[in-house]
Amino acid sequence: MEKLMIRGGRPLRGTVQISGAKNSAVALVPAAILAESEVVLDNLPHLSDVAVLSEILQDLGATVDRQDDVMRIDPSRLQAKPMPNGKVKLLRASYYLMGAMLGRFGEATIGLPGGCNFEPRPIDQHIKGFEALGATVTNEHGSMHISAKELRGAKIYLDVVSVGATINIMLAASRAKGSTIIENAAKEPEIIDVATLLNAMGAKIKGAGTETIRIEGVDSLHGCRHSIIPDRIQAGTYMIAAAATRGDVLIDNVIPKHMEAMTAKLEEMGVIVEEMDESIRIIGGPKYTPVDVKALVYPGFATDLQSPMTSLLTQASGVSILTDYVYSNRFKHVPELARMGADIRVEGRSAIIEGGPLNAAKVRATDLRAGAALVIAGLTVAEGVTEITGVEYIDRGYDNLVDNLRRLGADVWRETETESS
Ligand SMILES: CC(=O)N[C@H]1[C@@H](OP(=O)(O)OP(=O)(O)OC[C@H]2O[C@@H](n3ccc(=O)[nH]c3=O)[C@H](O)[C@@H]2O)O[C@H](CO)[C@@H](O)[C@@H]1O
Ligand SMILES: C=C(OP(=O)(O)O)C(=O)O
Repeated sequence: MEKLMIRGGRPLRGTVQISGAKNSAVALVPAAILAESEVVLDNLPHLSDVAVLSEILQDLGATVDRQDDVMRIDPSRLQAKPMPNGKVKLLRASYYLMGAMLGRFGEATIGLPGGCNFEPRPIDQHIKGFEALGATVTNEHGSMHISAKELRGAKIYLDVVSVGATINIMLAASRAKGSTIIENAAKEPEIIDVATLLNAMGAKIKGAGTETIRIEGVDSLHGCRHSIIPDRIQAGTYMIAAAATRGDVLIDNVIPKHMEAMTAKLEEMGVIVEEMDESIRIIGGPKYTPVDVKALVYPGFATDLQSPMTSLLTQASGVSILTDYVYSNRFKHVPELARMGADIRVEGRSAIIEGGPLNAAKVRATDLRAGAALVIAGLTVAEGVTEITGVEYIDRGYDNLVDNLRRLGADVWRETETESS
């Protein structure tokens, strides 16, 4: 295991390139198995989640070849084998293999998904969707068996707006007989990205990105080439890091429209944000106004940026309130930030943050974005070295983080974690 070491206090300066989006990539790789010929994905991020999915696909009989940021997936020889807990448990998005295998073979046997466990993450809406399409779902010894003699289109109203359920239903419904309507669908850009890939494969999906998605099932899907959208969460994390270190950073390969909620909050705090066609420049200032942030479904402020934002709000002069309306208890970063001297109180689904300087400490990333929050906090600390363990969580979502930060002038490195550290 490795740990991240940060000697902070240096403003970040320069340009950072944002990779393809994790939350798209982890859906697009499973989606590729619905095709009967080769799917080529461009702008694929280098992330452990993507590597695990590619291994699972190979275990199932697909041929997968990766060169830099291009992945070629030939699923023509894929088999309907059970997917046991081991690899499936390493990430959340393995749940997309449920919808994709159901669409391709009419059945899936798969362990329960893992991923960041900041709080219980039910998948009842995914199951409700599969059942509405005519599948039977059983759960035995921690493994789900989902099967359908024939998938039939249905009208499905999601009780909660869920990214995962929306995508999973789209995957299965693409191969159902007749039409499916998903009401109260999630609108995240990654959903549009998945619909774009599926449509390029021959699916008939309309309305992705709105709350009503219509899917006309087709008999078969074919290979295609698709370029993954930029990672808005990674972009937002660098925007926050630039502001927190009072730096000047050009964040390149972003879709500024996807960053609107983030941009608005930074501007409200007094950060200068300049938007170009495919890049955003962040110029930090000496003093920041405290703000209230509400994490909501898209196009609201992303819950995945809530933890990193907490670290920035410790740099504001006064009290900020950050409320997460997506996950009520996503605050595992708070006790770790407290070790670094942060004054944060959690009340219900809100964190109340009193701005003030942080100090170096030994802290632990307990999930991906908690890890990002600790990195940002470490970058702001003027004296001493911050040590962050749990780097494997951070590697789930940040392509090339250490090199990117070093190129921006940060003093960051990885060390092997020993028993005593
Ligand atoms: C791989 C991926 O894309 N992960 C993202 C996805 O996760 P994920 O798709 O798991 O998150 P959802 O959008 O499904 O969850 C949103 C809310 O709905 C609840 N819920 C969800 C499904 C369900 O069947 N029942 C239910 O009650 C969840 O507990 C949560 O409170 O969206 C989250 C919310 O933007 C992000 O934090 C994750 O980074
Ligand atoms: C929670 C996240 O990921 P996952 O859903 O893959 O665990 C995240 O990206 O912040």
